[in-house]
Amino acid sequence: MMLELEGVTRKRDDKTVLNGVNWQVRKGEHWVLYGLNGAGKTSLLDLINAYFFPTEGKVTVLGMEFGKTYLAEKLRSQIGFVSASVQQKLPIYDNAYEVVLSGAFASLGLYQETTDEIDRKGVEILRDLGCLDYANRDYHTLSQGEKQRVLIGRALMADPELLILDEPTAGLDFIAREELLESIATIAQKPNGPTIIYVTHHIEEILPEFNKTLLLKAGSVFASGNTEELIDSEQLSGFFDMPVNVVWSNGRPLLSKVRNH
Ligand SMILES: Nc1ncnc2c1ncn2[C@@H]1O[C@H](COP(=O)(O)OP(=O)(O)OP(=O)(O)O)[C@@H](O)[C@H]1O
Repeated sequence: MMLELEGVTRKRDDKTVLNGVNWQVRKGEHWVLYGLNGAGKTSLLDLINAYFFPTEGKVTVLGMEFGKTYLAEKLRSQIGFVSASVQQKLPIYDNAYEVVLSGAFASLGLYQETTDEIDRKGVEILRDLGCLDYANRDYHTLSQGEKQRVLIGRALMADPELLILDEPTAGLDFIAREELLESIATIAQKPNGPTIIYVTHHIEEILPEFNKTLLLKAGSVFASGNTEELIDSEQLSGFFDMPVNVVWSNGRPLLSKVRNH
């Protein structure tokens, strides 16, 4: 089991931001975590990354239970995490290659000597992700799409069992988004690759590789299960409290609001 949440509630001040969340993620599954603004996605990721304790319930990540064998540093070194907050914390003078290599040490910046093996692996990852052309460019000079690729490369350096991608397509144009999704699909298809949790606001980013979906609504699990059974017009109309239409095309769902006139 990659991840197990049992009756997880988190309160902040008087507000319940997560309420009785149950979620099991097994090896070989790839999940979409979908929710509207304020649904609690970030709060859920913070719990998984051991930045917070749950107010109630049990969180077990990669076999480590919160408060027991739970070593936050050790745990985080085994989770690949790509998010805007990671991006903001990178030292601006590192080039793309150095950003990728820093993932081998789970550090935000490259402060240690690398081995030949680490260097080779870094080049291989950059090549797989199509980043070789700009490997020597300063990270902060890259386009948003290039930056996201490099961050994914950084996350892959540590051979994580769990790869969490938090809105990786934010700020990307259609082509850059589709190219990035294609790279993510390739990672998802690798037999020994990481289990992916893909966090998004956009239904149309759900790839055929993301076989499981969790719909989070106002801190509670609205529904979770097999993506193709879950993502349909009826279920999502209930989720949004608004009539919507879902059409599947090329293995991907497209969402639109039903007009009542
Ligand atoms: N520091 C805080 N103190 C009090 N409430 C907070 C705090 N941080 C977040 N919240 C509240 O918790 C709820 C869940 O927020 P969270 O950021 O987890 O949602 P989200 O699904 O990630 O939203 P978004 O898609 O907009 O990033 C929101 O109602 C938010 O206002």
